[in-house]
Amino acid sequence: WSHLPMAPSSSPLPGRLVILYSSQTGNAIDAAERVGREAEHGGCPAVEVLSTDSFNPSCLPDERFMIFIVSTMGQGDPPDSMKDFWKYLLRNHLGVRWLKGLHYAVFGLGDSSYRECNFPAIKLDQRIFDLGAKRITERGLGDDQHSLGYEGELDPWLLSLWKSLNRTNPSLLPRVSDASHRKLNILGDAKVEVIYYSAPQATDISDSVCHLLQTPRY
Ligand SMILES: Cc1cc2nc3c(=O)[nH]c(=O)nc-3n(C[C@H](O)[C@H](O)[C@H](O)COP(=O)(O)O)c2cc1C
Repeated sequence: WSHLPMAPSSSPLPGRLVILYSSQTGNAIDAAERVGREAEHGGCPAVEVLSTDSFNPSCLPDERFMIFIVSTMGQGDPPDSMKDFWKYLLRNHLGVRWLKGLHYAVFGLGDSSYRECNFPAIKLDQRIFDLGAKRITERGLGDDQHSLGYEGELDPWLLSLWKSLNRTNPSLLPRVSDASHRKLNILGDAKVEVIYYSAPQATDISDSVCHLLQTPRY
C-alpha cells in the first residue's frame, strides 16, 4: 500500500480501500498504518493510507470503500488536518444521496476523561451516513483510559470490520484470518531472541524468579 501526496481526482480503482487519518500527535497515523497493513495481509488488492488534508473531499463520491481514523483535540475538536475537510462536508448543497456509492467505517481516538469524548469521530460518522453512505461496521471509539489504550477497542473493531467486508465484498478482503492475528509482526521481526530458563533451586527470592536472557540475533 502507499501513501499518496494527493488522491487522484479521476476514476478510482474499483477494488481499492482508502484509509484517511486525521491526527495531531501521531496515534491515528499508527492506527491507520495498522489498518492498512492488515488490509494488505487480508489480500486487499489496493490500499491507500492518506492524511485527510491530502484528500480532496469533492472526490468522496468517486470512492467505494473508505475507513476514517480520527483523533480528538482541544475540547472535542477535530485535528487541524481535518478542519477544511469537515467544513466541506457541512455544506448545505450536499444532498442525502451524495455519498450513496460509498461504504465506510469510522474509528475514533479519544479520551473519556474529556467531556467531549471522541466528538469528531461521532459527528463524522453521522454526517457521512446522513449523506447517503453505508456503514461497513458500527463506529469504534478508542479511549486513552482503557488499560490497552486505543488498541483495546481497535482490536475487536478491526476484526468486525474485516469480517463484514469479507462477507459483503470478498474480492476486497478475501482472507479475514490473514488480516487479523498479525499484530505481533507489525514492527517486523524481533531484533532480540528471548530465552526463559529456570534458575537452580534457590532459597533467595531474588534468585528464584526466571532469568531472562536477551541475545542479539544479528
Ligand atoms: C491537547 C489534547 C486535547 C485532547 N482533547 C480531547 C478531547 O476533547 N476529547 C477526547 O476524547 N480526547 C481528547 N484528547 C485525547 C486524544 O484524542 C488521544 O490521545 C488521541 O489518541 C490522540 O491521537 P493523535 O495522536 O492521532 O492526535 C486530547 C489530547 C490532547 C493531547
